[in-house]
Amino acid sequence: MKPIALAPNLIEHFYRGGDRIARLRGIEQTSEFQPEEWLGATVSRAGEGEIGLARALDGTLLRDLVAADPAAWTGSEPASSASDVGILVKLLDARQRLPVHVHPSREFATRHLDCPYGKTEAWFVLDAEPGTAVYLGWAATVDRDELDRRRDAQDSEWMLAQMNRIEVEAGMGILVPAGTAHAIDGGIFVTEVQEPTDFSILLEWSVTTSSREESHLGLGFETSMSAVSTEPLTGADLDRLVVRNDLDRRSAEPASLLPVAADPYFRLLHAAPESGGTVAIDAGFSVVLATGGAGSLVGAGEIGYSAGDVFAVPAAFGPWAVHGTGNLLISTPGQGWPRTLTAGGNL
Ligand SMILES: O=P(O)(O)OC[C@H]1O[C@](O)(CO)[C@@H](O)[C@@H]1O
Repeated sequence: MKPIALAPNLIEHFYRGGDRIARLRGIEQTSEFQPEEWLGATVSRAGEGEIGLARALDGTLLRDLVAADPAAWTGSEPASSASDVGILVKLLDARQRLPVHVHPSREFATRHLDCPYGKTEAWFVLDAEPGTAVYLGWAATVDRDELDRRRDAQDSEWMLAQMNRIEVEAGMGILVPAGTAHAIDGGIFVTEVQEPTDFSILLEWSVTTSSREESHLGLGFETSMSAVSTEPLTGADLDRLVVRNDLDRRSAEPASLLPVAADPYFRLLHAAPESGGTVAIDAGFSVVLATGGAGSLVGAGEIGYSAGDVFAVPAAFGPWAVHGTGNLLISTPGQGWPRTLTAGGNL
């Protein structure tokens, strides 16, 4: 069974951006507010029907293809649903700052949202304007009552001032554990790999089109704030959550682009063969983005790629190899998935 090429899937959002996605993917941006493309998605935007779902070039939903043959696509029994592939991959091209927000853990989502997945996520930086930063966790313990007050006052300045500000550059991999307050500056373009849900608790709705009532997952802040950590991320924590990679590296081996702590949730591999060489990839579901070069993917069959292409690769493609001059980003479910899903696996 061969990989399928995926059609462009830009998402309209409250925040500005998307020109770098359009350039990379060779597609037309039709509004200034298309800052995300959802790649290989078998889940949709919360409460928005089919928006977000990935489609093959003929318009078929990937969700339906997977649900029709989960074993061929994922190599295992269906996980939480027949179309569950264990990950959601996005291109996120922010031309304005994203709000301070937090995602729930698996434990919280299981208890309150009837879902085994939370939304631990990770960013791989493709491009960043000089001096731009991400905000990751609190720099010191935050008082819960004060956080509630500052949230209700929509005191953005206070929230950002409490957070770790990390200047970024292309090649950085950043893991955002569930529970961690975070934000992304305008000017930053990332590939995001995350658990396959759309659960966000907005601490800063004032910079979005959402209201306070749309910011607590329908649970009330009393409940949803228990998903928000008030503990600091120390220097040692940040060392564990942020890695730097060399994107010019070419090798017969794939390289992991994210911190090892991401492995139970998802993996993001870089494959860039040496001249005339190949890179071998294990069998399993993956979402592949070619950021440059051209060549072919060879497994149980062969399919050509060139810069900007995106593919969903089924487990039934078997072990496969990257040929050619490409720079490929390969997103896969976490190690041991889907077994690890039922075993918990919170960071
Ligand atoms: O769609 P939301 O929940 O408003 O969040 C905006 C974006 O922020 C992220 O959580 C990144 O921090 C993305 O996954 C998400 O698409």
